[in-house]
Amino acid sequence: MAATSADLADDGFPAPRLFSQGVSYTYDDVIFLPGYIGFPADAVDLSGPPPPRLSRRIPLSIPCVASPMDTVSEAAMAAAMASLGAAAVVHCNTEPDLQASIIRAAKSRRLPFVSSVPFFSPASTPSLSDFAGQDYGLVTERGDSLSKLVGVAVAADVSSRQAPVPVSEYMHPAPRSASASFDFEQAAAFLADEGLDYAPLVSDDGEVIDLITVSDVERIRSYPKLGKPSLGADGKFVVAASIGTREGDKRRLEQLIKEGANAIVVDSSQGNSIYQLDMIKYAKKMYPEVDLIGGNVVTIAQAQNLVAAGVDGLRVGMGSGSICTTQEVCAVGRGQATAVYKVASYAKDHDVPVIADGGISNSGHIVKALSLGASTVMMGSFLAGSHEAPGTYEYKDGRRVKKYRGMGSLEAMTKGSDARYLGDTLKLKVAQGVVGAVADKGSVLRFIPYTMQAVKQGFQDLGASSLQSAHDLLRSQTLRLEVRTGAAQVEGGIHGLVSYEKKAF
Ligand SMILES: NC(=O)C1=CN([C@@H]2O[C@H](COP(=O)(O)OP(=O)(O)OC[C@H]3O[C@@H](n4cnc5c(N)ncnc54)[C@H](O)[C@@H]3O)[C@@H](O)[C@H]2O)C=CC1
Ligand SMILES: O=c1[nH]c(=O)c2[nH+]cn([C@@H]3O[C@H](COP(=O)(O)O)[C@@H](O)[C@H]3O)c2[nH]1
Ligand SMILES: [K+]
Repeated sequence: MAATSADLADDGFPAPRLFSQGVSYTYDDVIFLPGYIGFPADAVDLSGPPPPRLSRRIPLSIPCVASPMDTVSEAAMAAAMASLGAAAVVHCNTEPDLQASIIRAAKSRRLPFVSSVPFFSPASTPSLSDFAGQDYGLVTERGDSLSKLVGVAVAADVSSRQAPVPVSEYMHPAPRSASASFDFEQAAAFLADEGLDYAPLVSDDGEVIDLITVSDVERIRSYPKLGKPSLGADGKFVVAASIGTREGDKRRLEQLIKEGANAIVVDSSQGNSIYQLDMIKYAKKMYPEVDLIGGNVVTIAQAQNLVAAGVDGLRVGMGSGSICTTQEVCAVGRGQATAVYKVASYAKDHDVPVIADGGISNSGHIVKALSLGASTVMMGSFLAGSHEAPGTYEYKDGRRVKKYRGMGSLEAMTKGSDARYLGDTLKLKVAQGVVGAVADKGSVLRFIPYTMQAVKQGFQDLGASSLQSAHDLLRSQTLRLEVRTGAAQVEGGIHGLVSYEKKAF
């Protein structure tokens, strides 16, 4: 006998019903009921059409964004994320000049990496430690990237020497340079065609920006094939940047925009403030061509004010981040599943894409964030253990880890060259975040494509062939959800085993 329509209507809750019960749900609290699979997982196209958007005018080909945190997003992360079709938001916990130079470094190339190759002048006598772990150094007339390249120093040549000798005496003559506008395949072909082990990358203006080596090529070839990169109208990588809401941030904003930042994130834990609204109005008036992302918000009322002020994107999440103590310290915030659903259900009517920020610790959380209405997810801890995150690996209890800290941690606040806290030395500082460490995850160029494959499998289970179709399932109330009890969450995880090895790919 066929199921009655009452039976079907009662089988799980549609989102509006689940999220209107006065309960704050996290991603782990909720679970989707499967839909109908009418296509293979590889037919799921996360790139659209329409594509996921960082903000109104910035399409991406994968729905991932690196958070504006000083242990997550600098040049290497920005270049890698853009080359994957995602994006990074360069943090502002540094002098504006340095933030601008990070953007310049990421936008100066079309390769998925930024190496920290050292520069030397011909008369300098670098020791091995001056190579900072790099195999090569670039020798230029003045010892900086803006003067003429004269040679390449090999670290192994230094280690075999007793006394310090000017680098000009043992450097190798500069080989033919590759153009900084080459993409990965072009640069790899250049090395192969010229029979070179390495080639400096030089911009049209003559700036020596990096060195590409055969081992870089081999490393990148060992990862999944790169997809469509995120490129702006200028043909350069899409790179976003964050600012604060102090008077001095207006100068920072000007500098970032001059540097070509494609979108600006106004970075506050509570975006519905007079300071942010004033900053948004100022920025929209001064730079109407640049997309402005406001936040953070978790309610419709907050979102409404930012949308009225003209934002092109909304960052959603308060207290859900892995390093966040805001809910504990300030008693405000919202469960992230509820926050994303509520804000996205409002923002969609204003064509404002939502970034689900914080609390992503697995691919299932990404499926949930996107299916609840977000256009992209923003991640901190998920990316902080990668090769591309700032900082070096250390060992903790035998595990290789990288430092990861909240931007509201005491350590990050006091590092901040920002007037935000230095100007407020008389005020009492209270942390809203912690300093921690995350495990080594290898390169984002490897684990993000695998994560996206897992997201595609989740979408297939729901019967969604794209982001748009997931949003359609949500809005037509075809998508059904339930709350998981504590026991259901235990059951849904790994349980009852004496030991196991968890290896996802
Ligand atoms: N998403 C989240 O749940 C949270 C994120 N964070 C992160 O920590 C960092 C710091 O966040 P916040 O503490 O919110 O920084 P913030 O700089 O926006 O705010 C710090 C304090 O300064 C005040 N303030 C801001 N602009 C002002 C102005 N022009 N004049 C006078 N007072 C002003 C604010 O009202 C607040 O009391 C950010 O990177 C943020 O993303 C921190 C806590 C929670
Ligand atoms: O309460 C907080 N105190 C902090 O110190 C802090 N620093 C970052 N953030 C926010 O957390 C997001 C990253 O979260 P995940 O590590 O879970 O991806 C980020 O994207 C931010 O929204 C903070 N929240
Ligand atoms: K938290």
